Amino acid sequence: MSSLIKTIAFNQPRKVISNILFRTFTKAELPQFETLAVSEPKKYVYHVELNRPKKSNTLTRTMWQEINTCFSTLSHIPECRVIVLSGQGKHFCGGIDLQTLVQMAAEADELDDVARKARFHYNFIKYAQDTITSLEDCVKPVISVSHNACIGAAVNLITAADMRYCTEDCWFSVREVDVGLAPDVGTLQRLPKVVGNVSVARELCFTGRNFDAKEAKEIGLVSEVFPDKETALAKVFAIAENIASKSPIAVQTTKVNLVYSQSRPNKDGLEHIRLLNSVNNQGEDLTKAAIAQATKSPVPQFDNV
Ligand SMILES: CC/C=C\C=C\CC(=O)SCCNC(=O)CCNC(=O)[C@H](O)C(C)(C)COP(=O)(O)OP(=O)(O)OC[C@H]1O[C@@H](n2cnc3c(N)ncnc32)[C@H](O)[C@@H]1OP(=O)(O)O
Repeated sequence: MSSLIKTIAFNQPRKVISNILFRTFTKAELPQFETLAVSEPKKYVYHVELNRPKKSNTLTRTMWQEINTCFSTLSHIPECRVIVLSGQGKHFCGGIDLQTLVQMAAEADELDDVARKARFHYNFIKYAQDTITSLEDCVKPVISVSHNACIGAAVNLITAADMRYCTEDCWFSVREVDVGLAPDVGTLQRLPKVVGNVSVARELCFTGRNFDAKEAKEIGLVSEVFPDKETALAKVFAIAENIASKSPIAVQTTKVNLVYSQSRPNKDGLEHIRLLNSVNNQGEDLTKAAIAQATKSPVPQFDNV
């Protein structure tokens, strides 16, 4: 018997299993971030704010890394059930920090060999892609609230959120073409699916033109437009609180299956949820929630997961 199995079997099975096989994080383990502010405005609702307001919340290397760490960690904090993402200061986010972009190109240029330059670029793009995808990989629903500028990388970021809201003053631009780039961290893959109109999505990507909150609502990029950020956050926290009161097993499995199904045939998505629910349906949440529904009782309390 390997030493791991011996430890699990004979020492402190619960502790060892939870540390090695089912690692979750406590709230206290969420790191302090330099470019993000994280708070818990309501029970089970976490608020992640982009926090480089003097630089329009533009994404530096540190910020790319911290967003990834933040969403990956929140995914494993049981007390966190829903995440609201917004930006501090004048703008939601001005996209990638252009200095970082130029610096990355210069660093790659210092390498002599084309294959090694390519590997450098490949790795940075992958790193940035993984950051955006961390919102999708996070099993907790992520709701974005954007205000004023939402440009370039910021559009990539919000298209990876589960639900999007904005303020009346918000404007958007898939700006990449104007900085000489094809969008490479998710907009080309996600925006057409999010808005459900390939022609409109392609026009926005080819032209990089600004579009306002009204148009964002019309094309389905955002669910609702609120007069200002304060109102938007209050309404969105209420929506988040409602979601957070429901069975976290049901909500998180719903997210996992929606994400799984978005790029697969219905047959595969249906099989995936069949397998997940063949386990979940034996759990306590279904019984508790179903009895409450049938007896018109208040929403029951559910254990964290
Ligand atoms: C692997 C690659 C992955 C991702 C690639 C993504 C591509 C993109 O994101 S493309 C989009 C890049 N972003 C932009 O082109 C935006 C450029 N900025 C603006 O349009 C405006 O600055 C603004 C964001 C609309 C804000 O305008 P305003 O309110 O008038 O304030 P400013 O004085 O212009 O800016 C305030 C402050 O922010 C700095 N800043 C703004 N944007 C950027 C940026 N993208 N990179 C670096 N810094 C930026 C600006 O310099 C000001 O700072 P000061 O220190 O006061 O100069």
